[in-house]
Amino acid sequence: LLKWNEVRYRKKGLPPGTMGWPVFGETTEFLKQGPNFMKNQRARYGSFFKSHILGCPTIVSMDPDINRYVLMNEAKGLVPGYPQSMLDILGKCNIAAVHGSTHRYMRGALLSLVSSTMIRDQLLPKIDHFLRSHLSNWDSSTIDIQEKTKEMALLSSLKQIAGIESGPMSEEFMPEFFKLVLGTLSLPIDLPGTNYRRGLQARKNIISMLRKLIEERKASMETHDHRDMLSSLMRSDENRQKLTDEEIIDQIITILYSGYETVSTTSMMAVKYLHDHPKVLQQLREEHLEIRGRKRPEDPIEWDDFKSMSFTRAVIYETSRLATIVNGVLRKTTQDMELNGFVIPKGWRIYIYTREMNYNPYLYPDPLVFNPWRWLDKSQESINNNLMFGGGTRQCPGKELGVAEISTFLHYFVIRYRWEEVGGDKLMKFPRVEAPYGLHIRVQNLY
Ligand code: HEM
Repeated sequence: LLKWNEVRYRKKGLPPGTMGWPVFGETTEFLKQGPNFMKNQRARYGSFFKSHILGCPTIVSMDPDINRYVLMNEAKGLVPGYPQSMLDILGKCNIAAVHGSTHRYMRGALLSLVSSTMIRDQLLPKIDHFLRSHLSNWDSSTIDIQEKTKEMALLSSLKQIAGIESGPMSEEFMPEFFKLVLGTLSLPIDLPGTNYRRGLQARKNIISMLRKLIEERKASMETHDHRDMLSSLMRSDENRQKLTDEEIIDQIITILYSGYETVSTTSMMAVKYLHDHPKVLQQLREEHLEIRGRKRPEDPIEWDDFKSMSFTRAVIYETSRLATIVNGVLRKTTQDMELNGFVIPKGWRIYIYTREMNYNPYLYPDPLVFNPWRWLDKSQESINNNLMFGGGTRQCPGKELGVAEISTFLHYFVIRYRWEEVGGDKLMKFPRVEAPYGLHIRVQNLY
């Protein structure tokens, strides 16, 4: 079977590589060996090879020039290639599901919500207000920091989107959202009891909650001057086409989904690395105590404070690099096309696998060492090979917002608490960074 499968794919013009078993391909090896599978294939076939993983024939690219080309050339037929379950559950107006001019205007609407001015004037005050209370009362207790950072990412987004405070609405929303996330990561099998079916149901429930919210908002817009993402999405202005209710709902789900695991996992891993590197923690704490020293205890973190957190920013980038929060991004071809001298058939996935780049010793000397100081030279952030936030026409629009959230979290966490790990928790790095049974820490007030 293996041989037959190789022969089947032995078309002229395809890159080197192996295709594994019919139907299953090399998914088992990929999931079992993880990063080593990629390393081995790269050693045998170079930085551009074919495989069959996660249900699709796939070209894996670790070549910086090709990666840049693919990310910059969506118009030539290199569109997002995320799994069907993700597209079904996130909705057809979701940003990953739309291309061309629709993508441009959905992205434009989103960018105006998370611009620097918006972060400064509207979002940072909300993030600050939320985190102050979220991080209170952790003293003298053992907490699961994974759970806390997940709640934080979701609840802080709900507050920014529609001013929703922790309470009955968010409590109703949270379990549905968690089911939605699980559904997007499952096989698209629509049978009772599957995560996919649960995810679809959760989407329906979330839509009806958001619809209700939109109706209430429509009724109160005349009399109230709401200042949040929802009211900006509902307003039309001369530069921007008005979004339909359906587009607004999918846009909200996009914001919640994209900022959820990325922000929560980076925050959790920052806590982990800070615990393991006391010198880094000390310098980070000094940065935050200095900022607090300039303010009264009740003063919120403001834009200038955030901008002055250069070491914090370096810690966040280093955490993102070393933990590899995002392994790569997926595209698919909409037609047969030539790439790097090979012919890639229509419908194949292109996996821009960025993990290896994060550990490249030429880019990051001593790549396995947690060394935030390497990011203090700001030009490091913008080097072309750095794809931690993607690149090209779909580069992460929420990057600054994400960094602002994590920075504010770290501010209150390190000035209020010292902590130690309970120990014994398992931490997985692949295929996703997660602590399967939680990451437990004992927290104590610093003063
Ligand atoms: C540490 C935090 C974050 C990381 C590491 C991260 C990473 C990424 C990456 C790698 C991509 C590229 C995906 C691709 O090319 O297919 C991306 C896209 C995206 N991110 Fe983020 N992200 C973060 C935070 C956020 C936040 C807070 C938001 C909320 C607004 C957000 C919204 C988005 C959206 C909407 C896209 C798709 C853009 C498009 O298709 O045009 N991200 N992000």
